[in-house]
Amino acid sequence: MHLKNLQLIQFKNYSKAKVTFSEEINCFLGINGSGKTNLLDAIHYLCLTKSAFNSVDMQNIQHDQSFFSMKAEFEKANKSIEIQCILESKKKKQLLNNGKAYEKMSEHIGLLPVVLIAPDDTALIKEGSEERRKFFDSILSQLDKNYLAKLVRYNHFLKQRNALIKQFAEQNRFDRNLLEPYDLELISLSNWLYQERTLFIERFKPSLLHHYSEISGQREAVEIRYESHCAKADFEEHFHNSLQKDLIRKRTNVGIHKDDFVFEIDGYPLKKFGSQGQQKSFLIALKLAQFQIFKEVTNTKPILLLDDIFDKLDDYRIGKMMELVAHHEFGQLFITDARPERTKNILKDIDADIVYFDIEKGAIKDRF
Ligand SMILES: Nc1ncnc2c1ncn2[C@@H]1O[C@H](COP(=O)(O)OP(=O)(O)OP(=O)(O)O)[C@@H](O)[C@H]1O
Repeated sequence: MHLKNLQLIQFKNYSKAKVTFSEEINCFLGINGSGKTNLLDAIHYLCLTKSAFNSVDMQNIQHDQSFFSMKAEFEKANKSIEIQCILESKKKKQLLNNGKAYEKMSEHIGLLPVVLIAPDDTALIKEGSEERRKFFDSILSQLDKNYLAKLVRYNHFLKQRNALIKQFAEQNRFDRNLLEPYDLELISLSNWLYQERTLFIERFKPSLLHHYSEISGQREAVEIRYESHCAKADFEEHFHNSLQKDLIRKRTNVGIHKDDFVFEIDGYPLKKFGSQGQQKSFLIALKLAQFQIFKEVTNTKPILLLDDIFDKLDDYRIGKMMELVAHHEFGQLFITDARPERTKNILKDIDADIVYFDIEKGAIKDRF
C-alpha cells in the first residue's frame, strides 16, 4: 500500500499544495515551523479521519479561512483509492472514498493503516490512562471493525448512563428500572472488550519487548501490564456496588473506560523512573510493535510517518531505525527533518527510491 499524491487547500499553513510521492522514502525538509509535520498530519487525517496533533477539527482550517479540503490517491492491492476530506466551519466533516461519502467516519478506519513515530510526543507514557486507552483502541479498531463498533456502542451507553446518573443526583430521585438496561449493556460490553484487549496485549507484548531491547541496546527489563476492573471475578458485583459512589460523583466509576496499560522498567513505573532515553526507546518500541502487528494481521505494510526522529534520537537509536529501513522492513516512509544535510547523510547508503521535498512557509518549493 502506498500514497501516490496529495492535494491540500487551506489546511493549517498550506493555502494550496499539490505533490506526488515516491513509493519508498519521502523526506520533508525545511526550517522549524515551515510545515513539515503538517504534511504528515494531512496523511494521518486521510488515513484515520483526524489529526494526530490537534483534536479540534476546526483548528486545522487555515487561520481566517472557512474550510479546508484535502485529497489523496492511495494504491492498495493494485487498486486506486481516492480519499477526500472536506471540513467547512459549522458543518459536519465529510469524507469521501472514490467520490462516495461515508455515512460514518468509523467506516473508513482500518482501510489505510498508518503508524506515526514522533519521539517528542511522550504523552502516551507521561499522561493519564486515557492516552494509552486511545492508543490501543486505535490499533484494535484499525484491525477489527467489530471492536470499533462495540467500543462506539460502549461509549454511547456510558454517556447515556452518566447523563441519567447526573439527573438522578441533581433531582434527588432514583429509578433502578431506568438504569438497568444501561448497566446490563455496559457490563456485557465491558467483558467483551476486556477479552479482546487481553488477547491483544498477549500478542503485542513479545513484539514490544523485542523492539525495546533492539532499539535501546540496554539490558533493563521492560514490562506492559493490562489493568482492568473486569479482571476481577466479581466484576458485575463491583459495578453494581459502585452505584452510591456513582451518584455522589455523578458519573460511572467502574468499567473498561477506567482500564490502564501500565508500562514498567525493572519493576518500576516507566513514567516516574524511566530516563528520557528509556522513555523514548519505549515509545518507539510501542510504535514498531504496532507496525509489526498491522503487517502480520493485514498483510499490508502501513505507511510510516517519522516526525523529527533525527533531531530527537541519539545516533545509536537512529542507527537501529536505519537498519530496519535498509533491510526494507518498512513500506512507504515519510520523514521530516529541519537539517537537509543530516538527512541526506543518514540516508546516503540506503538503497531505495528517495525523494526530498523542500518545504518553505506552507509551500512545497522543490522536489529532488
Ligand atoms: N490552522 C492553522 N492555520 C495556519 N497556520 C497554522 C495552523 N495550524 C498550524 N499552523 C502553522 O503551522 C506551522 C507549524 O507547522 P509544522 O508543525 O508542520 O512545522 P514543522 O516544519 O514540522 O516545524 P518543526 O521543525 O519545528 O517541527 C506553524 O507556523 C503554525 O503557526
